[in-house]
Amino acid sequence: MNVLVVGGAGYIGSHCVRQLLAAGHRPVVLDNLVYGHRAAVDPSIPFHDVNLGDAPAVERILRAEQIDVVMHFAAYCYVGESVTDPLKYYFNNVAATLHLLQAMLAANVKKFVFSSTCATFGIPATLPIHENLPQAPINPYGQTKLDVENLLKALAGAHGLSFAAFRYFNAAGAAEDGRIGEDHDPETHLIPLAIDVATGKRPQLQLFGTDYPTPDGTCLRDYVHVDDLSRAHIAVFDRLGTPGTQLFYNLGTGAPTSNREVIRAVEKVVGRKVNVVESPRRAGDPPALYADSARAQRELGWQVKFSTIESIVATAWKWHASHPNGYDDR
Ligand SMILES: O=c1ccn([C@@H]2O[C@H](COP(=O)(O)OP(=O)(O)O[C@H]3O[C@H](CO)[C@@H](O)[C@H](O)[C@H]3O)[C@@H](O)[C@H]2O)c(=O)[nH]1
Repeated sequence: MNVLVVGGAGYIGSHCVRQLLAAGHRPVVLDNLVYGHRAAVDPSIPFHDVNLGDAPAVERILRAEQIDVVMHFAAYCYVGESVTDPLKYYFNNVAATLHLLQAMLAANVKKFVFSSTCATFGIPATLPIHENLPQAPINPYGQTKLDVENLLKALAGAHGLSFAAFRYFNAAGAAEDGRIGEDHDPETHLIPLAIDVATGKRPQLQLFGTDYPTPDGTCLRDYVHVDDLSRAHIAVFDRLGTPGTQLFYNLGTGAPTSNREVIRAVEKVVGRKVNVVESPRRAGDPPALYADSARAQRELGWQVKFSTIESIVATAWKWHASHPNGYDDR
């Protein structure tokens, strides 16, 4: 398949590009490099540095590259920032997506794979989180993703768009060969920050909240390897053939891992202590989020290769050890 990977130079998108190649597809990247890194994409892959707001340009690319399916990874993803600057999130995560979908319909490309999030569920009534739980986001980030999910349903009915929306839990880790990895600016995620503290690049890790109603008092999350996520995106192609198909999948390993367990895994993998400062809760953090991914397993044959936090952290460490300054180290 010819696959347009929007946001293909970003963290998850760049890993998906490599998985597409490995599976025999032809990825084409569209990325305006606001968050993406040009070095995350092999120079042999067609690359279009274009803004989604330029729908005519996107339409031209869809036609010229004879695209069969579009994967859309390009979005802002900081929960806290979405609370303080909602317009930024609605412009990028919703408005830009409208332009992309408009260009797709104009070019008669009607297969779409969308990066959604467990943040669309808000604080879940029950755990683990399966697809049929009510979606009630508690921040603008989650709301923008849910708004797009709802738009996709309308487009499936109105125009026969076939789509899959994947609700990621905590994407983590890096390519097994250590060539590409996670490089956010600013970095706010637990695993890369803990690695930076272990190596001495940062002085301390603030552990947000130790009084949660969880076994060790810290938040529980579901860390899923970025390559495992990517494989689900490719496995779904076979199910997008019928016009108007609507698919939703929660993607996680299903294993709740506490923040303290993550820190211990980093200490074990890196072989150094992480200097932890116990701190107040971070606003907007639900106590526990972990997935029921039975639907993806059943329908897509999706099995995670990385089922333990140590195995995921080990891949992240391989990337960080060889790229202490991220893509600036090239
Ligand atoms: O310096 C830090 C950073 C994080 N944490 C904690 O570590 C856990 C995981 O935090 P983080 O790595 O920031 O991930 P989440 O907040 O769980 O966010 C994930 O899930 C969100 C949806 O809920 C997505 O939007 C994010 O992109 C995705 O990383 C949380 O309990 C944080 O409070 C700390 O204690 N100290």
